[in-house]
Amino acid sequence: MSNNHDELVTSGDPMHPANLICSLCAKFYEKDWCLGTGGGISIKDPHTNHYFIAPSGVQKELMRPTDLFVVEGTDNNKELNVDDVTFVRKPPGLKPSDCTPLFLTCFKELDVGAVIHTHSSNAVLASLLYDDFFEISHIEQIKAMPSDKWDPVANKYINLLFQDTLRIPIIDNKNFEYELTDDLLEVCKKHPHSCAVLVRRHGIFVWGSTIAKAKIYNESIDYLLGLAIQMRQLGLPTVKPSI
Ligand SMILES: CSCCC(=O)C(=O)COP(=O)(O)O
Ligand SMILES: [Zn+2]
Repeated sequence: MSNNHDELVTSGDPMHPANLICSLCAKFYEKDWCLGTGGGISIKDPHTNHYFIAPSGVQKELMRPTDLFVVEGTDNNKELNVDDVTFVRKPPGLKPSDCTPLFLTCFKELDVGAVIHTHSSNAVLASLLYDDFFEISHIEQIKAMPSDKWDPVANKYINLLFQDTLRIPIIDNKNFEYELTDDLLEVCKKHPHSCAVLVRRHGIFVWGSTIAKAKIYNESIDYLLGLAIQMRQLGLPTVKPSI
């Protein structure tokens, strides 16, 4: 391809999706969230309806913006299936992330702006300590997490309160990422207000209406997962029993 639309991923703005994916992956590597090519981030540019996707099997912390794939969205995004989408940019010699069908499922079903995938050890360990849902309540950091409660005055969904319970669905891992699509889709349909899913023995997918929100949720969840693992080691319940 002679014109690979480099202009789609070339910007001096650090907040441009192509730059953010690279800078955040480098930061996430430092937290052991995307070691050895694992994990990734996908961001939608709401102005252009372009979806930025990392290549597969590369060291995510060393990616350059020009390594990124770009998918063109459609009006209602109903064609956001991996076999139907149009890649408006395909870097030569690279293939899109194996997580592409999962990223596109989140964008299509939930109309989110960004999806973060990590192999955080807290996520993997917590997925082994709980069955269908990870649950935690009565921890201050829960207040950074979204709820399903609509505030008609503020015209937005409010965050969880201290005494609320954060619940994150858990699905079982499979040999190939694309095989997780149906289970992820079921989670999206059954729990449309969830902002994450744990994949047992694999990691976590976290999403938000913007990359800033997805990042806040991902950091908060990782902290809460780590805390929960320690609480369980101490024999403490992670959901405070009501008296
Ligand atoms: C050792 S990483 C295995 C694949 C995976 O789980 C992942 O998150 C990265 O996949 P990609 O195709 O984006 O490299
Ligand atoms: Zn993964």
